[in-house]
Amino acid sequence: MKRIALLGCGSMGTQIALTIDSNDFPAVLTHVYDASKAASSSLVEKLNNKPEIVENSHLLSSQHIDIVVEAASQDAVKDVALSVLQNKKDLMIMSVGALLDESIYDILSDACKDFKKTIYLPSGAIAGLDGIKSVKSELESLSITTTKHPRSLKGAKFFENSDINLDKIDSITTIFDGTAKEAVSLFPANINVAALLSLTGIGSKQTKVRILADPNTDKNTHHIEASGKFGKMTFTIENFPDKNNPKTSRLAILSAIETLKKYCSDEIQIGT
Ligand SMILES: NC(=O)C1=CN([C@@H]2O[C@H](COP(=O)(O)OP(=O)(O)OC[C@H]3O[C@@H](n4cnc5c(N)ncnc54)[C@H](OP(=O)(O)O)[C@@H]3O)[C@@H](O)[C@H]2O)C=CC1
Ligand SMILES: O=C([O-])CC(=O)C(=O)O
Repeated sequence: MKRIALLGCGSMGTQIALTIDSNDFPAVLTHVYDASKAASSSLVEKLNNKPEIVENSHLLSSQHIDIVVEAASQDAVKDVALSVLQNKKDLMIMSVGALLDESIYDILSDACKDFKKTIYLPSGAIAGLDGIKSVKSELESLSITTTKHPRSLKGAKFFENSDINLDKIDSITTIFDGTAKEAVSLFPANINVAALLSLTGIGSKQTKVRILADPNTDKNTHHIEASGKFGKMTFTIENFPDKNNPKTSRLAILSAIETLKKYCSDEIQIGT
């Protein structure tokens, strides 16, 4: 039975916790933390097996647990990831954009080796990473075009220095066209999937990102194109947004749960 600590009790964290609580796989949620005390208390109230709420994020990995599951923010990853590994615990990261900072990536990669622990990055809101991983050495171009409703893009850092008024958009509009490196820092809660693609493929400066706002869509759509000596791959994933957080797709939550299930279960493993 794996012992799990949860960092982030928002939309994704809540659904991960409810699944663990349903005894769907051999795991127990023992400790939780969220910057919002109200979010952690509200989550614990919903659970039959009540985890302890710790006083700060660093207290999660000092407990008797196997893995810390991060579903909070890129800042949370930057703050705690190294100490989780130093405390000899595994780590699952959903706010993957944090790893596009090369110094953070290198420090965490070395720490995994030094402390013999693993960082898990679920495929999140996209599909096709297995194929891209296999053709990595022959990949020449990689791009993702993400289309979301304007309300799903609200609050992104990008708009602090932009004249675009999301409330006034009445037809499909290109909001951003650039590299994955720029995209994850300007849209930290919207385009972690571009970080996953970058880390799997040809890096964050070569991976191209377009973000479109479409006032007539009810989906978060990710269209991925990869080409090179191997041929060409395209993937289009039309996700329904989570009902509590329109930035986050339902698939991202299911992917986190599936990765955790795989971590906790001794079963036949399918796929790359
Ligand atoms: N890899 C992928 O494919 C995907 C990744 N994501 C990412 O997963 C993460 C979770 O998503 P979701 O649950 O929908 O987001 P929510 O905003 O619903 O929940 C995040 C929770 O974490 C809290 N939080 C933020 N920063 C910290 C911190 N430093 N320490 C402790 N708690 C913190 C927030 O509190 P407060 O509200 O007070 O800030 C909030 O309660 C996000 O970073 C999101 O961008 C989402 C979709 C796809
Ligand atoms: O859930 C999605 O569709 C994508 C997302 O928010 C992210 O990658 O951060």
